[in-house]
Amino acid sequence: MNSNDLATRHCRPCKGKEHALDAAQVTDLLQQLPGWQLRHDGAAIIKDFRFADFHHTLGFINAVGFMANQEDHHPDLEAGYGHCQLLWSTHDVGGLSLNDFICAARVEALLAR
Ligand SMILES: C[C@H](O)[C@H](O)[C@H]1CNC2=NC(N)=NC(=O)C2=N1
Repeated sequence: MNSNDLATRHCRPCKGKEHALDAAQVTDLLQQLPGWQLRHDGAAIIKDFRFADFHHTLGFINAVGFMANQEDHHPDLEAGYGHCQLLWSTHDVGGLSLNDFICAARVEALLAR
C-alpha cells in the first residue's frame, strides 16, 4: 500500500487495543510518509509544516480541519505565524491505528500540486 492508496482510503471507527498497529506495521507505513516522525513513546506521528505567513498557515489548518471532520478523526494542532505541527494518534485505541496514517496521507494530498 503506497501513500496514494492510503490517501484514497477512509477512516473507520475503531475502538480497542486490537486496532492498534504493531511496530513493524508502523515502520512500514511511516516509510510512505516523508517528514512524518514517530513520537518518542511510539503512540503518535508528528510533522511540522512551514508556511510563508499566517494566512497560509490558517488556510492549511482549515483544510485539515475540514478533512478531519469528514473522516471523523481529529489531530492535535500547534500553530504559530508560519508553521503548524500536526499530531495524529487514535485515542480510542491508545496509540496508532491505520486511521492516523490515512489522515497523514490525506494531509499530504491536500498539499500536493
Ligand atoms: C465516535 C468518533 O468516531 C470517535 O470519538 C473519534 C473522533 N475523532 C477521533 N480522533 C482521534 N484522533 N482519535 C480518536 O480516537 C477519535 N475518535
